[in-house]
Amino acid sequence: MRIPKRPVSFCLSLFSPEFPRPLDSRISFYSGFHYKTPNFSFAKPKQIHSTGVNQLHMSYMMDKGQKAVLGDKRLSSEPMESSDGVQEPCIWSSPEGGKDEAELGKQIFCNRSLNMRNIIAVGFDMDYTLAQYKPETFEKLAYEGTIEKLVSNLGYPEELLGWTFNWKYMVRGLVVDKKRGNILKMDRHKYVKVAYHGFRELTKEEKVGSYGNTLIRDAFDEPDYALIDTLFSLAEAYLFAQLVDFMDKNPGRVPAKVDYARMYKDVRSAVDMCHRDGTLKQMVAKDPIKYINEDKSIVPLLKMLRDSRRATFLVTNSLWDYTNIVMNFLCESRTLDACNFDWLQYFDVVITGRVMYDSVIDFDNIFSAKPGFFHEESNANLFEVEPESGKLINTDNGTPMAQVGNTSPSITLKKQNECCRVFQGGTVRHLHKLLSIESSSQVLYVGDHIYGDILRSKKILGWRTMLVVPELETEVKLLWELRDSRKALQLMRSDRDHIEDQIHRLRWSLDFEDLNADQKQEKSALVEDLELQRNQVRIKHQQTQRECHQNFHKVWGQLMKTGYQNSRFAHQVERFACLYTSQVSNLSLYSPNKYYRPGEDFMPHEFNILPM
Ligand SMILES: Nc1nc2c(ncn2[C@@H]2O[C@H](COP(=O)(O)O)[C@@H](O)[C@H]2O)c(=O)[nH]1
Ligand SMILES: [Mg+2]
Repeated sequence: MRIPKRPVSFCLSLFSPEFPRPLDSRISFYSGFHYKTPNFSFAKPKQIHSTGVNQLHMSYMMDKGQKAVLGDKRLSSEPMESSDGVQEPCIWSSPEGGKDEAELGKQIFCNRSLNMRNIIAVGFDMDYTLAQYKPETFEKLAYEGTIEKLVSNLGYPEELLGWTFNWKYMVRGLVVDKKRGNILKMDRHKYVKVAYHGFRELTKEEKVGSYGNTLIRDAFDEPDYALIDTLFSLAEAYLFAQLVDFMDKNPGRVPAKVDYARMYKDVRSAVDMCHRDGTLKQMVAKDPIKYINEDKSIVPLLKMLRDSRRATFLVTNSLWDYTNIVMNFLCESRTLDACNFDWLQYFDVVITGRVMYDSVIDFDNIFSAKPGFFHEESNANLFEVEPESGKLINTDNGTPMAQVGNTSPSITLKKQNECCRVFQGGTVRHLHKLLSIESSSQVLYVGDHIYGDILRSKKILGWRTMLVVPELETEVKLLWELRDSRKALQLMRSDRDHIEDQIHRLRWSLDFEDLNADQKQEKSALVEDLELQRNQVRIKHQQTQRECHQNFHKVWGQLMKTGYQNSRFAHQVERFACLYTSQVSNLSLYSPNKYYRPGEDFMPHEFNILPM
């Protein structure tokens, strides 16, 4: 249990021929770049202002009678918006000094101490980290593309084509029980607290029947379960729930021999194909603003890091052609026709996903660079990409050519002032060598995928990590607004526990003590009275807790809590992310030399002793 520092009272190329082909099969021994890059030398750091975020830690004084002033600038979680709705850059170390205080929803939260002075390279994931997709359009596209494939390729009925997608329904952190057709939310002990079969909520008995009584605790992992741990999975989870409902109500309408698990597999493979065959990427490439949020803070952030003498790198599972389009949009507001490579000036090294020709469903382990990229013992080859043509250097007639001394990287070090180099595949050893990184603890990597970006990089490698959780912005805002209800809930729980203790004592006395008839009658009456009180408090607590959760999400409640315990997702965030925040650009609200420190750890036995 950690309390914040201040007192808290609590593919193949995915493009069709109309797009430039990224990978040419010609051999190329190209060793330099023609495109013009602006001066690439490390600039002298700008003056760092001292009004940093040391002063920013919010104090959630819930029991000191301090009223929250939501109009108060410190508490506002509205993004800084310009008139056109685009978030404006806000740079801590800008000559203007940036904003004095990070708003609550934009703060960076710390699980594990991280002194930025020890970090010499900051890396970024691209999709859903630098590029925040708009789920209402992007995930809808994935949903519709998936249905189209289910109908045309896998024999599902045509009426699916008329279904609609509610992009707000599913949330991260849920678990799909593939065999039973259920979607689950569990707490950090993996107790299933919220469960739906399709869209029907399971009764308590059903929940206990399926998940409560097993002698061996279920791990709730693959292959029987699937984790909804990236925003990319929201559409498939929703479609799966719809199909479960559909199958229950229309037996015989789904293809023969298809059960829930098979249905999930079909959905997964159709989603996978949408990511590989251009269904999604071609549409994004044509009209990025429809699918990706513009973020004018990204370039200033990258500049700030580079000015502070950090190397910057990008490691994405997207292929080079798509990466170039997305990064052009994010950094230069350029679209397909006007794409160039100017954005590379903000990075020292870019590593994109590698092409796999096998069509295997478990995309995480097969086609991508990550998480395999983080395995030092992996011998995936690294190929340099020629940005203009997308051609791979070090290829033999298009066939990847094994590098000499496969087990140790044979690439040359990046020299200072040399422009950014683009690679495909490889492993973390290559990256370390390219950036002259001696210890993995000198790297901070920012990603959105707890499993693919954060868990592996931190656990296996020892990189320092920052998880981007866009949902956090609303979550902390609501936490603040609902602080009174949460305080009331705490009191109800403590009342309930107190009453129950009294009941137990009285019962013990009635059963084992030598009491006369009057005493027995008196104690029995007291027990009856207390039981009535306990039931009232219990019902009130349940109701209030449900209502409180529903403020966060009508179905699944608060992202980081299940009941009143940390959710499984929150538990993973706490264990694997050194830092977490709502948007990558929040980094620019803090000094690049900041020492992030977690709040003090608290054990339950300390709560009632230390004044808070
Ligand atoms: N083949 C599949 N690709 C997928 C799937 N879900 C996401 N993706 C792609 O992965 C990368 C993620 O990039 P990163 O920058 O976050 O590392 C992106 O290109 C997605 O399109 C999938 O199910 N199958
Ligand atoms: Mg990502």
